[in-house]
Amino acid sequence: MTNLELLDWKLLYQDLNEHGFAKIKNALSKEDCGSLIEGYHATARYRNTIVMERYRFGKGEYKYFSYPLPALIQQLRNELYTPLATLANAWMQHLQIDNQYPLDHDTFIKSCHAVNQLRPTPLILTYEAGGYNTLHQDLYGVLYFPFQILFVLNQEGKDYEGGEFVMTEQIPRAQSRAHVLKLDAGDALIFTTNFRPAKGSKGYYRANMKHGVSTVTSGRRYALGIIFHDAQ
Ligand SMILES: O=C(O)CCC(=O)C(=O)O
Ligand SMILES: [Fe+2]
Repeated sequence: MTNLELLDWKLLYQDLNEHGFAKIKNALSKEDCGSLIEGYHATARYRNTIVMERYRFGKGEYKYFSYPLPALIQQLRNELYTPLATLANAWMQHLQIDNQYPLDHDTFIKSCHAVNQLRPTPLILTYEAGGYNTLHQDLYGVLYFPFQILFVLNQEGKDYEGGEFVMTEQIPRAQSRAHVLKLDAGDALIFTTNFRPAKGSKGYYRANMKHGVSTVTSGRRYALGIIFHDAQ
């Protein structure tokens, strides 16, 4: 990440509280995006390749990085965790959920390992024309962190068309609301993995959120996902 320490967390917290997601412009440099894309075919980096159609997850392919993670990904996962854990703890309090996250990622990962969630979850995804990702959540076990981050690695309108990031928010006793997010190459989106606390007349309630990607209509789209918990 170019300027991690310069992030305006006050503003990011505000967006996350209000919407359940927050955009970071130019989170990754062009060079970092380029080398992540170039590394897509370096098979030794990855523990597993998923052809999405096989599981009816959509149409496209993704690969999970193995441990040890590439330095950049390890750094992003470590450094972005702490400010998000602070917000996660506030959310748990609002929702009266008896759960507090440790403020450093190493301790959190140790607690994942203690419940047999051992496998790293950062992943790189690609979709060609006709590809898409159905609405889902990335929980991977009983222990999950309530935020994750997506980095779009190439440019909509130039490298591909379509392929918008979509989030839905399920409002109790109502229809779902959709958010369509335009992200440029290098931009990141922090979003809730499961639900956000929404304010109702009797305090906070859980608004369940899912995410996915609309159909890529031409070209090829690449993205990097950072999930903070490990998988079973
Ligand atoms: O390709 C995308 O933008 C969606 C990735 C995704 O589902 C994730 O990062 O969890
Ligand atoms: Fe996902």
